[in-house]
Amino acid sequence: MTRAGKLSLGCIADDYTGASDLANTLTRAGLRTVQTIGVPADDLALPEVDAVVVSLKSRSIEAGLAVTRSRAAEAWLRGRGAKHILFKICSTFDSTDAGNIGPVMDALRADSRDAIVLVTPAFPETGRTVYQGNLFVGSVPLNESPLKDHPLNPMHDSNLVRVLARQSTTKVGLVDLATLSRGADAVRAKLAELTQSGIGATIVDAVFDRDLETIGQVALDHRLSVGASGIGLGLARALVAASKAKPDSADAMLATPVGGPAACLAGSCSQATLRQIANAEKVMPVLHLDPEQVVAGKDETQRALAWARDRLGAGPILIASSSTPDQVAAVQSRHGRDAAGHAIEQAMADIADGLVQSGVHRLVVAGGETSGAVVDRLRIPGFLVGAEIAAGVPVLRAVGAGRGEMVLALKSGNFGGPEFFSDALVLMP
Ligand SMILES: Nc1ncnc2c1ncn2[C@@H]1O[C@H](COP(=O)(O)OP(=O)(O)O)[C@@H](O)[C@H]1O
Ligand SMILES: O=C(O)[C@@H](O)C(=O)COP(=O)(O)O
Repeated sequence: MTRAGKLSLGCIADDYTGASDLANTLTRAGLRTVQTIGVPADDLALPEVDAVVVSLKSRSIEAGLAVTRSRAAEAWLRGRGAKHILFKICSTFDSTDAGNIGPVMDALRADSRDAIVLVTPAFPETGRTVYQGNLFVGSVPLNESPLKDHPLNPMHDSNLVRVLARQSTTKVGLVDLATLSRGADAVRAKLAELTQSGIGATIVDAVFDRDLETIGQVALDHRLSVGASGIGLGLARALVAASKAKPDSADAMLATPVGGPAACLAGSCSQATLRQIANAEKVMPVLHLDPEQVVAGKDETQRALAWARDRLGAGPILIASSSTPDQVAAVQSRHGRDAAGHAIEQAMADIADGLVQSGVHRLVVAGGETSGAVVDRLRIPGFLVGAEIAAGVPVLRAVGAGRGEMVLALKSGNFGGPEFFSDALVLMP
């Protein structure tokens, strides 16, 4: 599968948008990368690659199930020769006190027999930095950012040493920026000190890409690391520098137009997505689903598909369930958080299925869980990474799908500029 027949890097991502974000970062850093949906079937034809990102939908499921699925992905990646595995989590550390970052990290650490695991969600390109163990989103601490209102995992503590300690069975330490700025050997010495005091995982500060390069170098001494695309960048640069992988560029086939009608679906309720939807209203027809009707199992899906079919011939359309935090809270208080989220995700998957049956082969999806539901329903086994639409969001070309050529963009709720939907469609001819 790879030049030497072995993977340089194996990755397990806890959601699909996060996986495509990481696959994008690895590709831009020079690693030939493929994103698979779940653990690949034996007969899935994959091109020669340096890195595989196995996408799971394990961020918001029961912790024990997240562990089982992550370990299955780990076994597959190790079986393909991956010496190092990155467990890709969200750059905003999306989780609850029940998990799933801690439990999955603990299980993978036990399998890898690493004494200590480096953990950092820093991704400076998208404004995620970590200082003294505190995660900042842009200029504000995590608990003051829009993530405090996330529908599934509201984040109320920006101190990641505390957050991870509540989820993990091991003690959690900190490698601070001052240590990091003294270079890889200073970090190694600090890790030895932490290990001596019985600490099995450590948050690592990072503010600039150069910090991530240092982290990447040191992480390669170990078999496991945990973090977002930033640590992926550090690992990829360290691998390329060590010549375990040669810089490579995207395949020309990725630029071949697919054509036909295009559609966008939004299930993210993030501030960024709400703004992007408002801007899309100026350039394409937008249908706002009624979440109450969706959860009540009414004919909202059929209404949406009929609306879309009347318009697809004239240009792109957008269908959104997204609402403001107050409206989300109202729906959740009536139906429960998980039931509401699940019903809306399934409605989005039904709509995606109907759209593809109506000839849509260019599809933009906003929201991690939403993207997971859609991609599962479309039974797409994997993606190659194409052009970058915005930081963390590439154009994806479906591989091995039974429904013909298809391009998608899976946008993390928080990512993308104000005109994201039109920006994406320009790059998805
Ligand atoms: N109007 C709404 N009310 C309540 N929940 C909603 C609404 N619209 C979407 N959701 C749910 O909110 C969650 C959004 O999560 P996700 O798709 O991962 O977005 P993000 O990338 O912003 O985290 C999903 O479970 C989705 O079904
Ligand atoms: O690391 C990130 O921020 C993203 O890659 C990511 O995981 C986003 O998750 P969603 O916001 O649920 O799409």
